[in-house]
Amino acid sequence: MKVNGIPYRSIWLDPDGRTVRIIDQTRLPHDFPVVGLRTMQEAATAIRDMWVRGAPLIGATAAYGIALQMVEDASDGALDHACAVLHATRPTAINLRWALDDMRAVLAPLPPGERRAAAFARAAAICDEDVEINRRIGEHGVALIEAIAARKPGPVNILTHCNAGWLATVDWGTATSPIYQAVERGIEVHVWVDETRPRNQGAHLTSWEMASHGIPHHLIVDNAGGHLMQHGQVDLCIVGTDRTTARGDVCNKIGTYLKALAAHDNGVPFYVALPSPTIDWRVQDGVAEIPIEERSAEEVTQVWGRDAQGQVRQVRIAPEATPGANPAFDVTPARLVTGLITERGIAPASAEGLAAMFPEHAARAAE
Ligand SMILES: CSC[C@H]1O[C@H](OP(=O)(O)O)[C@H](O)[C@@H]1O
Repeated sequence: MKVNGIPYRSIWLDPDGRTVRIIDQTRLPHDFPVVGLRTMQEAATAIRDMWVRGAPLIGATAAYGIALQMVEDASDGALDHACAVLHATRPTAINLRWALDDMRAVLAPLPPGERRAAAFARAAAICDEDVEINRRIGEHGVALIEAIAARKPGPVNILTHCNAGWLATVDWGTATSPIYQAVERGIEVHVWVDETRPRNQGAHLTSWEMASHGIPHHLIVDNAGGHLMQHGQVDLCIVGTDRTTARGDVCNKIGTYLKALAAHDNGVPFYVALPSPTIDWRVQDGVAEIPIEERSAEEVTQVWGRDAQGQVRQVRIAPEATPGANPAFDVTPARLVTGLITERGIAPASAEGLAAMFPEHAARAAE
């Protein structure tokens, strides 16, 4: 997407052919720092410490992390070690495992001397594929917004949770792609942006995306969505996902499940933007089988912000003696999901719906 008229992706290879450029998202919205990753360990740190985040972008960064390893040591042992280190960074987004498996499948058969070039080529291809997948998700999702716009005056009010924007992917975003494409088509939209405690990806990132693209929006506390739905102020919910099971259970940022319950109770359509690499065909029951990342209590007991002097600081909001609990994701059962917006079209949130949309994947999973 464009930032101040300049086209950006959230990750790219520097012209030097060995430095991977990312935007350090922990500094948004106050700064827009582009930083360079030059080693596998730096890529692992960027994922673990959430300089980059979002399932597709985590996968893309891991792919480039493998490529950076191949610059330094392209041996079988180094490849295995890099996959293990990168896989251990964050447990929930399935794109991480998918990307590492993809890179290993390409590189393992090659002699070490050919692995560096092949790794950077495959990482770049993974990025290009993500951009095209998300563009198509937008094309399919915009029809939902158009249909609502056709039957009501004023803007289509869309609620989203966390950041499933272009910053969470290589470009376009998943949940935001239909929104961006609706705006490109001249459809009037307004976005309710859940702040998304505790790391406030909505406040820091989605608000920044909406503001930088001139899209009308309001930042709301996570607990306001149900009230807005009760009062007819939400026409549609679109969220992202970090892992969706073969039967359509959706793992996403903590709080998504509660939003889905409120939407179900108020008859508000609840859609999930789902790129196919985010489907885990190996699991059915999301609540029972998806590992939920437990992040530090400090993320709950403290918050980041910019003070009156312009200094970005972390301040404590709870007593020193108060411990925190910080599950970073939850699982929305398929029964609460109106539909899954994939790059091939909108699928029912069911095993049958996903198998019909992706028969080759379902068949491979059944083998
Ligand atoms: C398009 S994936 C976006 C997804 O990732 C976010 O999690 P995190 O910021 O912790 O990586 C959140 O669950 C978003 O919906």
